[in-house]
Amino acid sequence: MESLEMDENSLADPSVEAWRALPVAQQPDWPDPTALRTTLSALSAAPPLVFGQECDTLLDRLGEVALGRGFLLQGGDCAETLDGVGAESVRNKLEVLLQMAAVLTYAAGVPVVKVGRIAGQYAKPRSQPTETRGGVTLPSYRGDAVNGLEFTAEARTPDPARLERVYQASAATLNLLRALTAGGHADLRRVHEWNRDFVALSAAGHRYERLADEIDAALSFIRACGMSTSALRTTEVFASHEALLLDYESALVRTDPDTGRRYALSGHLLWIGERTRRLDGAHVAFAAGVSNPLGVKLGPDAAVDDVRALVDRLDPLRTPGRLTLIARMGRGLVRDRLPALVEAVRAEGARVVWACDPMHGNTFTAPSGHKSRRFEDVLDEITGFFEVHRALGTHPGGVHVELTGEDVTECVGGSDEVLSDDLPLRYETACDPRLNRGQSMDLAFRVAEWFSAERRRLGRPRPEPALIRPVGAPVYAAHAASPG
Ligand SMILES: O=C[C@H](O)[C@H](O)COP(=O)(O)O
Ligand SMILES: C=C(OP(=O)(O)O)C(=O)O
Ligand SMILES: [Mn+2]
Repeated sequence: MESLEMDENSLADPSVEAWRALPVAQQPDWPDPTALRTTLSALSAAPPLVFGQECDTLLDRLGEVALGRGFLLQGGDCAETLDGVGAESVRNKLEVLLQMAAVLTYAAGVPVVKVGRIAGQYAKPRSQPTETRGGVTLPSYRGDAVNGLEFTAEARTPDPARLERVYQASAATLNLLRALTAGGHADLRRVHEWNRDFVALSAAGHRYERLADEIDAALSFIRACGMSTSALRTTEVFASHEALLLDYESALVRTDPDTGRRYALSGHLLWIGERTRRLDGAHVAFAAGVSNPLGVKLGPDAAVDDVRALVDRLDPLRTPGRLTLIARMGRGLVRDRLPALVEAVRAEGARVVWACDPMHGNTFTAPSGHKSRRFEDVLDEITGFFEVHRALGTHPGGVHVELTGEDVTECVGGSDEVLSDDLPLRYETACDPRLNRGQSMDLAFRVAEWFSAERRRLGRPRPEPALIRPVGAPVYAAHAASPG
């Protein structure tokens, strides 16, 4: 499809516009180019949604993760919806991220960098351009930024006015996130109380009582020592989404007046999807031209040479944390395919964050026709990811999950088991199936158990940052030979 040369801001810099000359996959066929032009022009003149310095802060945090001194938790909807921007739904998503992060921080003994798939995750790449039902063929749903989910010709026609609604919805979401995280709602003691409720009140929670007790004790210790409570009261949460619609992303590129650096200010971290990461394609060129921290999804067929070239293109200066490589191989392939990529990236001297997306390689269609994922498969892919890093002595830097704060029935399994027959009960996603609140907590506690088991294996009973070593310090390999 054609893309429109129109963003005055980014036109100033040819490297930001270079993508327009390249093949650009997964863009909508906007039926009315004039309407698109008008919308993009309004967005080019609008205030940015985030600030360059915030992107730099996230880059610093991810740099720590890349060096083995932190852990990334990235999660949220597969596809946000404009109707879903209620205070309650945003608060629920934030709460589940904070709850998971509290457990992981204790277990890993390092700061957990919290990044939502939120405040901008409105555009979807699709396997098929069209969908057919009962003999009627319409364009596929491509996210609320493009068209509507309803199966009517009207809803499925791409409408550029949606881009402005997405911008407004993202602004409202960010506003709420900032208020909730700075205003005391995210107080760690309160978050831990919610975790206690999960442990006490759900069948899934019971097995985690001991871990919750340990966290209780740690918090009591902090209180008893009279340590500053301000650090407990507030927290940082960053916003991320897939940089798919390049016209929209370009319209929100701004140059920092102090540093002259360009940022895509639709979100803090932007990632490139599995379907749009070709080296000579527009998405990679666009991302190369902005200073945000970047993610790239890597599926099971990612070639070692391509990953090397992606690193060269997107992280030429080898800045720790500039790149988060998100492996989504599937439980059956992660152990086989990931090692060569990790080794190649290490040999390149790049300090990337390696994250595991255990969702997108494990999707299946249930007998009822719903797209679903098995909790056990999700867990197994994460386990495989950790095993690979343990064997190589590299840092398993984080997890990237599709989740929601609601009690939906979209993924099957988990300790509070969702059965295949339950899927129609609350199947609410606009695109891919998400872990519900209980399954998300279950996952966080399972990862925490993995960290605890590692500590026992290494003979370190208490959490300590040294469990996780910088890339190149092969702590797991070094200890593998020791008894126990
Ligand atoms: O979220 C990701 C993709 O949009 C999704 O997995 C593609 O799904 P599809 O195969 O139904 O198009
Ligand atoms: C489209 C997605 O993933 P991938 O590019 O890995 O398929 C996604 O994260 O929703
Ligand atoms: Mn998805």
